This record gives sequence, C-alpha cells and structure tokens, in this order.
Amino acid sequence: MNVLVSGGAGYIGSHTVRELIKRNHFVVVLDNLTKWHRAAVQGAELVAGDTADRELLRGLFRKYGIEAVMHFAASSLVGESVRRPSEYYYNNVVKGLSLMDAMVEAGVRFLIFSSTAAVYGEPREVPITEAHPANPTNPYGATKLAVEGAMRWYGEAYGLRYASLRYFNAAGADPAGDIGEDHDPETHLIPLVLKTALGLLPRLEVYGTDYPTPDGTCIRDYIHVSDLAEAHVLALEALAAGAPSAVYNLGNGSGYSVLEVVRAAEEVTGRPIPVHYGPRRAGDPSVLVAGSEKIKADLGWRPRFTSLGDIIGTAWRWHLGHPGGFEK
Ligand SMILES: NC(=O)c1ccc[n+]([C@@H]2O[C@H](COP(=O)([O-])OP(=O)(O)OC[C@H]3O[C@@H](n4cnc5c(N)ncnc54)[C@H](O)[C@@H]3O)[C@@H](O)[C@H]2O)c1
Ligand SMILES: O=c1ccn([C@@H]2O[C@H](COP(=O)(O)OP(=O)(O)O[C@H]3O[C@H](CO)[C@H](O)[C@H](O)[C@H]3O)[C@@H](O)[C@H]2O)c(=O)[nH]1
Repeated sequence: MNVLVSGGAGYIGSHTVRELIKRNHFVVVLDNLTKWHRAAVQGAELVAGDTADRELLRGLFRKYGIEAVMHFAASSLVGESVRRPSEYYYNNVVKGLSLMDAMVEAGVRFLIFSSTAAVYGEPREVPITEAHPANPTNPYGATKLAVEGAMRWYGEAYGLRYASLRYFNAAGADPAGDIGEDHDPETHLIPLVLKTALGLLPRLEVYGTDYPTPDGTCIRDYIHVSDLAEAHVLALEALAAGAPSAVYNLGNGSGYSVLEVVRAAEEVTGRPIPVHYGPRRAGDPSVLVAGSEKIKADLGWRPRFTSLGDIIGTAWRWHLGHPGGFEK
C-alpha cells in the first residue's frame, strides 16, 4: 500500500517505517521540524511539514496515491502535558482532527493511530484490557482519548476505518543498532538509565518511592519498539483486507518497577547506575500493565522481545554506538 506516516522521523515512527518497507509498502514520511531526525528515515520519501497543513496533505495524498495514514505525530510527554495542556490539545486533538478531515476529503480510508496506556489512568485492576474504563490522569492521555472518540464517529459518519493502538511503554531499538531513541530533552526511563551507565548523566532521579507497589516505585510494561512496529503493519494489512475498526492494547503483560529496570540495566551493561530518590512526577499512575490478548487473537501478533534484559540490550547497543544520538 501507499502509506503516509506522520511523525515517521520520530522514535516509534522510524522503526515502523522500516517494518513497512520490509513488507514492500511505499512510505511517505511527514514530519515537522520539532523533534525529527533525518537520519532515522531510510528508504522512504521524507517531507518536512505539519499535519495541520491541509494544502500540503491534499498534495501528498494526490501525488503519491496515499491509501492509508499511520499517525504518530503528537506531543507525548506526561509531565509536560500537565504543565502545558493547551499545547497538547492543539497538537494532538486539533491537528489530529484536521488530518482526519483531510483524509475524509481525499477518500483515504485507513488510519492507524498511536494511542497510549495513558488513556486508562489509575487502573482498577491489572492487567489492563481494552474493556477497562478510560479515565486519564493527565492531559496527554485525555487528548489521545479525545481523538479515539472522534475516530469512532468519523467511522460511523464518513466510513473511516481505523485501528487505535494503545501502547504501553515503548523501549529498545532496532537490533541492527543504527536507529534508536533520541529525544531532546530525554525524559523516558530506559534511555536515561543507559545515559547514566555511559557516564553522560551523574545519576538517575527516581520519581517517587511511596507508590503502592512492592518497592514503592512505579511499575510499567515495557514493549520493544520493533514489536510495536510489527503490530502497526499487521493492523494496517488486516484493515485493508476487510477487518473492522478496533482498539488494541500493546504490551508484554509483565510489569517492572523503576528500580527493577535500573537493576536489569546494571546487569546488561555491567556498569553501576547511581540513583537519587526524588519526589513523584505529576500525572504518573502507579502501575500500568497490559493485557494484549485481543491483538494476539485477532491479528496473530506475538512479541519477539519478551525479556526486559533483551529489550534493554538492544537499547544499549544503540546508545553505545550513538552516545550523542543521531548526527544533528
Ligand atoms: N514513546 C512511548 O513510550 C509511547 C507510548 C505510547 C504512545 N506513544 C505515542 O506514539 C507516538 C510516537 O511516539 P514517539 O515516542 O516516537 O515520539 P517522537 O517525539 O519520537 O516522534 C514524534 C514525531 O512527530 C513529529 N511531530 C510532532 N508533532 C507534529 C506535527 N504536528 N506535524 C508533523 N510532525 C509532528 C516530531 O517531530 C517527531 O519526529 C506519539 O503519538 C506518542 O504519543 C508513545
Ligand atoms: O528520570 C526518570 C524517568 C522516568 N521515571 C519513571 O519511570 C517510569 C517510566 O517513565 P517514562 O517517562 O519512561 O514513561 P511514562 O510511563 O511516563 O510514559 C510513556 O508511556 C506512557 C504509557 O504508559 C505514555 O504513552 C507516554 O507517551 C510514554 O512517554 C515512570 O514511572 C516514571 O516516573 C523515573 O523514575 N525517572
């Protein structure tokens, strides 16, 4: 298929572009200048532009005969969203709707959307299945849930067909070691832990030690970015083959605390990782662990990287080879 990937120069988008190309899809990446890395995109057309640019989208849809959109472009930091909700509603909701309107106008029917575990908020039970009520504890999760709601009604009214993929914590890097996670500023746990192992940071700040978990630190479900990428391609191919619109969780089904991640990274790297215990970060739920049985049953998705050590190992390979990230 001819696929437009918004945010395809970012972390998860670039890994998914690689997977799409492996499966012989034609890819156009649309990414604005906020966080992108040109070097992360290989084998695809790369267009610098914003998802809100209707004229640009109209032209790209026509020029490349686009049949589907994978929409990664978003603002996606929990803590930042609490401080700057306006930016999150604007980039994620307003621009998301604008992109969907452009799709409807051009007759592009298939949308794969990057949703998040943050739509659930503080869980009532774990593992969290898709049937769990959505009650976000931060603006980031609320904006993703708002787009999910819109997709549903666009489906009813305009025939849009979609898969909304609620990822838990994306981690790791392509095993080849040439693309990986490079955010500026970096806020995600595993890259920060590994930067500490490299000596680029003096210590890891642990956000909160008084959560209702066995060691008091937050528990998350880490899923390898290449497994996420594969799920996107499966979801797209299923939609194109006639599958109904769906919402899927994507995680490994195992939770690890912040301190367990630190210990696993010490084992992988063979280096000490000093920590400092700090206060909680606003908006963080205590435990997020996925039940991903639905996507396994419907699409036959199986994660290849199920061990935290293996996931961290691929990230370590990327960080060792690119301590400064992508060439700027
Ligand atoms: N990283 C995670 O653990 C995680 C978990 C759940 C969901 N998600 C979602 O997955 C998606 C990708 O996350 P990521 O970690 O790869 O993020 P990222 O910041 O690495 O990539 C996002 C890309 O989108 C681009 N972008 C942002 N707004 C844009 C706009 N309006 N127009 C064009 N380009 C724009 C940025 O330049 C960047 O290259 C996001 O939607 C995020 O909310 C991420
Ligand atoms: O320096 C740090 C960084 C993180 N953490 C902790 O480590 C855990 C993981 O934090 P990340 O920032 O790596 O990831 P989040 O769980 O906040 O969020 C990620 O996963 C979410 C879904 O679970 C969202 O989708 C979001 O896009 C994505 O950034 C959290 O408990 C956080 O408090 C620390 O203790 N110290």
